[in-house]
Amino acid sequence: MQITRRLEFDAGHRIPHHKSQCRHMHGHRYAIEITLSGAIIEIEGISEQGMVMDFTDVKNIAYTYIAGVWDHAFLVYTGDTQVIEFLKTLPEHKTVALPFIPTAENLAAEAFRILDKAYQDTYGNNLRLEQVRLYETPNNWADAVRNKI
Ligand SMILES: Nc1nc2c(c(=O)[nH]1)N=C([C@H](O)[C@H](O)COP(=O)(O)OP(=O)(O)OP(=O)(O)O)CN2
Ligand SMILES: [Zn+2]
Repeated sequence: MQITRRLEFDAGHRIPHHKSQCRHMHGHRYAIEITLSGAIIEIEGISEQGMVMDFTDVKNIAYTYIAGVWDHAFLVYTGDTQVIEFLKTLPEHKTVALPFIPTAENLAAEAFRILDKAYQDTYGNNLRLEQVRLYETPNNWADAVRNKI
């Protein structure tokens, strides 16, 4: 069985060497969809009976590790020194410096790496992260799929 939870967050970024307008600093309403697989929990009388994982718990983990960290941040490549230096001049600015260019593909892969460690198989139902889908816009998204990143 697979389940998917979607969260949304706002963040700024730029693609420093982009051939067109994405080299400018701009923002997106990102969405992240987390897909987990596992057996349906059959333990009688527990809150999670009948679920793969409680959607609320899926959300809370994704928020703690990704959506809350990236929300209202500027996501910047550590090699983008001009923007890094500029952001340092802004007091208490929420900046997330990343060792890769913040494309949808790289952000999806990074979210998968982080979340793969965060979701634990608490009930022995073989709970496992299968996919992270990262929407940069409603029309553009990247899928980080287990064993295909
Ligand atoms: N493979 C990728 N291509 C592009 C990425 C990316 O992450 N991966 N990112 C961008 C830009 O960040 C840009 O913000 C997206 O621009 P655009 O394609 O113009 O997206 P829109 O949805 O706004 O375009 P519409 O034509 O208005 O739908 C570029 N490429
Ligand atoms: Zn963009």
